[in-house]
Amino acid sequence: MTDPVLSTHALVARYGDFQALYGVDFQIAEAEAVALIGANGAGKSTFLRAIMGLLPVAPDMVRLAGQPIGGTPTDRMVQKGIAIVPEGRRLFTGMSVEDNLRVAVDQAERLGRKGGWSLARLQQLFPILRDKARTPVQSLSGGQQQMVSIGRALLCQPRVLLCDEISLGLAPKVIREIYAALPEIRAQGTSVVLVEQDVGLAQSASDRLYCMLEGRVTLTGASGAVTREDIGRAYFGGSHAMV
Ligand SMILES: Nc1ncnc2c1ncn2[C@@H]1O[C@H](COP(=O)(O)OP(=O)(O)OP(=O)(O)O)[C@@H](O)[C@H]1O
Repeated sequence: MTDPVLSTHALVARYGDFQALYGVDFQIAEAEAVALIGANGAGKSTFLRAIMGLLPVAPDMVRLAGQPIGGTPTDRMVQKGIAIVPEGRRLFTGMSVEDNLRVAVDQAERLGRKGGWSLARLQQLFPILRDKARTPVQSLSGGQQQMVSIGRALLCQPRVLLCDEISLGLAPKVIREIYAALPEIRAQGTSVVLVEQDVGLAQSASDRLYCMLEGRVTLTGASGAVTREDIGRAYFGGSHAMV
């Protein structure tokens, strides 16, 4: 693998007395897509939150292009080139699609981030963002809202895009539409971390995957090379196989 753009090193994270991550080592290269799978409560969202500076972690535990950035406030993470599509989307309700996106344009300008994503380019990627530009986001379907959320993150011109369960609750057709955007995002040089509950989807959409169980990485490998049995064991622990 080429030098990682983002890496974690013995990353630990706690919620008060509860330890949620136990020394996670992770790497992603430029333009790579890496999936993070694991059962509910395995620590996937916590891992993304810890990277984003939403939980206290030591500087050396998260590195961007080799530079320690762990624990940097979230706004500064965005400034450095890490953006998140959060679980639940967290759009600004009461505002139109375009106004939601403009908030991200303004944020990127304020933070001095430059890159290839513009409103026009996003509207090509997801035409619904043009067709519904004036529509309040709360009137959109879940899939359309997810496109706004992804668009908002891309307008921050990220080097690394963290996606937290972007397929959750969506119809298969919409999921396909959203995942079909990944090659273009990666063609921009952006690395994509996909937290994904759907193991088959995670495997097909990524170059490599990590499986987590109870705050630890239990499997890592090329997505096309790991077997269902490998994943079953890593997912549940012990000798379970996926059926
Ligand atoms: N705010 C919090 N306070 C205390 N414990 C938390 C908090 N958020 C998560 N946890 C705990 O941390 C562990 C990891 O949760 P996390 O949400 O990261 O898992 P996950 O793999 O993303 O699962 P899911 O798919 O359900 O989101 C779980 O045991 C969870 O109960």
